[in-house]
Amino acid sequence: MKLGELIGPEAALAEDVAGISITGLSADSRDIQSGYLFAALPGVKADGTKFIGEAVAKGASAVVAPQGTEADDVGVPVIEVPEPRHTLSIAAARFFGAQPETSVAVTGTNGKTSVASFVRQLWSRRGLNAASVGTIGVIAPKSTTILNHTTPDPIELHRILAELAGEGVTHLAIEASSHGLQQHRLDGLKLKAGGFTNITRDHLDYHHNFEDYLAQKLRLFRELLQPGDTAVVDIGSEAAERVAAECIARGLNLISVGKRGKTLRLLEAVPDGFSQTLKVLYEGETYEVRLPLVGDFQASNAFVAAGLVMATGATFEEVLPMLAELEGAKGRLDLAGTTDDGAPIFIDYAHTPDALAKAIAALRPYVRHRLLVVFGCGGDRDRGKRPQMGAVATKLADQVYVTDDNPRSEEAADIRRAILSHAPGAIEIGDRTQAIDEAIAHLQAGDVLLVAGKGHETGQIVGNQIIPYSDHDAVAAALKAGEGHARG
Ligand SMILES: CC(=O)N[C@H]1[C@@H](OP(=O)(O)OP(=O)(O)OC[C@H]2O[C@@H](n3ccc(=O)[nH]c3=O)[C@H](O)[C@@H]2O)O[C@H](CO)[C@@H](O)[C@@H]1O[C@H](C)C(=O)N[C@@H](C)C(=O)N[C@H](CCC(=O)O)C(=O)O
Ligand SMILES: Nc1ncnc2c1ncn2[C@@H]1O[C@H](COP(=O)(O)OP(=O)(O)OP(=O)(O)O)[C@@H](O)[C@H]1O
Repeated sequence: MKLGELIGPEAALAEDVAGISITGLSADSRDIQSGYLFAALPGVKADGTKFIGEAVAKGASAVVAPQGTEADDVGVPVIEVPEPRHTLSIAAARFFGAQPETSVAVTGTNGKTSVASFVRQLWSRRGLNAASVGTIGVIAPKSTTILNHTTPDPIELHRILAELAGEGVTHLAIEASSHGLQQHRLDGLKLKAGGFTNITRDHLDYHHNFEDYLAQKLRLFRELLQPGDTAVVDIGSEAAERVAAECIARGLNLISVGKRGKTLRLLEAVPDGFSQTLKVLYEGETYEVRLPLVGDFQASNAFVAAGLVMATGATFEEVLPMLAELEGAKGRLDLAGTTDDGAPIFIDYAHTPDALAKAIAALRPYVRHRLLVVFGCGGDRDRGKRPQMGAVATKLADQVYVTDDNPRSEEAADIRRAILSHAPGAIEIGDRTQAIDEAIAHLQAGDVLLVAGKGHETGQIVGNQIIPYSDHDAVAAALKAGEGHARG
């Protein structure tokens, strides 16, 4: 493909430069091959412009770099652009060509994975060829692929999208993480609608403050969606009201959902076994549906998903009965098994104070005796949430086990100490399998156990190593030893 077709007309190119043939793209000098376009990106750890020489030596035919880059005469054109990450995303979209015709993105601190999964399920039930992309990977009718990121880097993303389109996928639901939005990873994706679940404290190690974090999430509605597209907003907070107001001001169609939603209002959610019966107000009429999932927040997620499916052609009457068929995403308040005494064990990905509080609250209605929680906090990530999660857990649960959860380069004991400083009465067991064993061994009839933080993950990150580990396996092994029942 010619360079001009990839990055013009946004980047003004001389005719001879526009005519350069490009055989591939990379933002990593180590991956450059002959004829590639190298995107030199200023990063958190390194400055990509320092690798221009190396990229050219490896065969790059052209370089995209930030304005003001001082590159020596490297022998190939160095095209300066205001935002090279944006340019790279646009180039990746054009290079790989095809993408599903109908795509929607969902952002928010919690709920993205569940909403993306629900949207895919609802579309599939409508007979559409649908896929989802996010934390639990690429889930398509013919394959499931693990990803390293929630929102993939643009080159990987557009390679995936072209493959999906080639397999006949027409509908795509993708998670838009705040990192992904801030780094312009989705700038080349053609979106029809965007969803907003909620916003609470998270990732303050990366975003400077809450306003910055919110601003990054708002890029979806301020920049990626265009007037006439649809925004589906769960009106659950003052921040969400601001998002909704901005969407209207920008000329987006607004579907507002949730307990304060105007389009789909949740009037009541009554727990019923491991399901809940929802009362919904839509256009002045009240409807009922039995959602086969535990937790108030799953009702919110289901409504955001319903809104996104309505934004892409379904009627409310079509979507409502389909909510009764939804399956939870892996590791999202997942019933992993029960002990011989009938005490259920749930695995959940809650790794923020708010998500932990919500997961515990969601399980309270099922507790006749005590609620036990096993959790830890990640290393090299927001340190402020450690004492907060300790406080939340000890306030809301009856017995807390503090354990390890991806300590990365930090000393695991230091992380536990920070949690324990605000978790009076908590039991410290660093080894996660042992903590789960202990908690399960102490379960009595009427108890409920929540194992929080890792959800679907299949590894424990210690230093630079990923040690194979899964909460599902740990729970199954402990139940087997105690003759309880693992699910599935
Ligand atoms: C903090 C962060 O988001 N970093 C992302 C960022 O990397 P970076 O720009 O900081 O990389 P860097 O190491 O500073 O290098 C700068 C540039 O020099 C290049 N380089 C570097 C070395 C070299 O020899 N040659 C070379 O060309 C690098 O390829 C890079 O382009 O840009 C890269 C390319 O887009 C991303 O892959 C990378 O994601 C890292 C791996 C990451 O872990 N990100 C996480 C935090 C993330 O994005 N998480 C969110 C979800 C969060 C959540 O909701 O839980 C996600 O969407 O997954
Ligand atoms: N709407 C919601 N409100 C609050 N908490 C939620 C909501 N949905 C899910 N959660 C909680 O947050 C955890 C993460 O959920 P989910 O994976 O769907 O969110 P996410 O936005 O994809 O997060 P991540 O990008 O970190 O994977 C769940 O395990 C659950 O405890």
